[in-house]
Amino acid sequence: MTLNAQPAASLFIGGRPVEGEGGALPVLYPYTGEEIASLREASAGQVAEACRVAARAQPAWAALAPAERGRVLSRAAAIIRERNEELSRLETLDTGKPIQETLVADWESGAQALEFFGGLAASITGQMIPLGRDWAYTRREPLGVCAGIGAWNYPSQIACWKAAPALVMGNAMVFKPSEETPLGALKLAEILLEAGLPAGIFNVVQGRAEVGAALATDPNVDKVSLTGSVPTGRKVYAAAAEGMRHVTMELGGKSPLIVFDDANPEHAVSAAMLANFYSSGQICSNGTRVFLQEGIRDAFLDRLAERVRNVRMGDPLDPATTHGPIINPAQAGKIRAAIASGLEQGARLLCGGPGEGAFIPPTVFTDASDEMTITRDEIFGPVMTTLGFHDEEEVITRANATGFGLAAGVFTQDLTRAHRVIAQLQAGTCWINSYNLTPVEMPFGAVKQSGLGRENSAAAIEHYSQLKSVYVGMGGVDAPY
Ligand SMILES: NC(=O)C1=CN([C@@H]2O[C@H](COP(=O)(O)OP(=O)(O)OC[C@H]3O[C@@H](n4cnc5c(N)ncnc54)[C@H](O)[C@@H]3O)[C@@H](O)[C@H]2O)C=CC1
Repeated sequence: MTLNAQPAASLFIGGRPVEGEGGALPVLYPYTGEEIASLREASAGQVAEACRVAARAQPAWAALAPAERGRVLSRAAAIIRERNEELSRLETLDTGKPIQETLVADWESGAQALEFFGGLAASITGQMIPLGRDWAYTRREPLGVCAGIGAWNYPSQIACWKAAPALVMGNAMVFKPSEETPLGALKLAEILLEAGLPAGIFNVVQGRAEVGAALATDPNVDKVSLTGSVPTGRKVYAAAAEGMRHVTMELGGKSPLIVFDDANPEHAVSAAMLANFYSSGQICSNGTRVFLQEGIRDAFLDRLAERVRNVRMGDPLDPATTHGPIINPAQAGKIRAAIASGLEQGARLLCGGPGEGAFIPPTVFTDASDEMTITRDEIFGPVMTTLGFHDEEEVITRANATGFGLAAGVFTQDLTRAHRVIAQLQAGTCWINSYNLTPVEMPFGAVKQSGLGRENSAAAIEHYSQLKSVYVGMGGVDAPY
């Protein structure tokens, strides 16, 4: 078995692979630390060139009938599904996530986005506004060149979630994947080209923060869509504002998952585990503050401790593995520091701990308080903080006592309570008796510091287009002079 994942070249500009002229960008397999590809960053000139190429190609793409653009996306979805196995393996090498996950959750989710927006293409219309003799209409027009900047946890899904609505609206895109996981976006560029996308409409540049910053401020860029942390979001939003660029910000979270006494305990435990340990906990919308009502608390924790023993930590390419390594040693170090701070501040470990090397086992804290760092800060690792509560009003106040506002979940059999509580939670994406499911049909996004704009569903179209209003005079023009 070879772990060589070297692409044809590091960048993809104007419909062809192009070697980067910037600094070295080694790609390491998180499981072993072995170098699986050796890339180069884009130089400043190459970032500008990619944006120029995109700007030149965009008008002809926008002039096509929407259904024609949609067909390209649908074809790309079909190609992804045909090659899912090979693409998922590459995703596992890039991210270290278990193959069991990447086979069902990564490229497949990307294919669903391409399929959904491809199908939506022909039904995106404007409005006709009757005004008596005269009338007006609106046209939904592309923005131009959209920059996409991705995080490392779902690299190919993020690339597809941004590309699909952008391209279907007739925009061009220059995408910069995370420097940790640069490989999937290059595959997407090849697949889109094979599906019939004109050269220059989807381009990939590689690099670290500096390359991202150059992209976000390039004069040819009209919109920036970022998936990343809140601190990066602040910088990119501010940089984009200077050029009055549109933005979508999908940022971090510290989301509450509230389990009431009457919840189905088995399902609540399943959801809490998925909401904290899937992808080794490296998911933005994770429900990392698990609020347990006093009556269910002990039973929930007992069952959780039992079921954590079923987690299979190990080789990501082994189909039986359910828990993979952390993306890199630096991130593992941050997670370990968070675990240490929890212990120092008086929380107790139900299970897990710092682990060894690239692996951090599923970790659950009890006896935590709202003030502890583990309860307040995003950890972005497999660390669940459980907190007790007594009544509904109290838990809503505590759940909302955070600057983040990405997601929230409620487990209860009481229908009226479920909807009453959800209505009061400050979060963009919520689940009742479920968690972390993000079907493309449902808008996904945040409130408060966790971001703005929406991905997925028809709502995403609004963030990749602008409205032109046209007043149509049907008679003469009356003037007082
Ligand atoms: N809301 C959402 O949909 C998601 C949010 N995230 C969040 O992402 C974070 C983890 O991902 P990371 O890759 O560590 O995030 P990060 O913020 O460090 O990096 C994200 C991307 O921004 C780029 N970047 C960094 N500084 C930049 C700058 N000044 N200008 C332009 N680009 C810049 C990076 O190179 C990378 O491609 C977590 O906070 C997580 O919650 C992750 C996945 C989904």
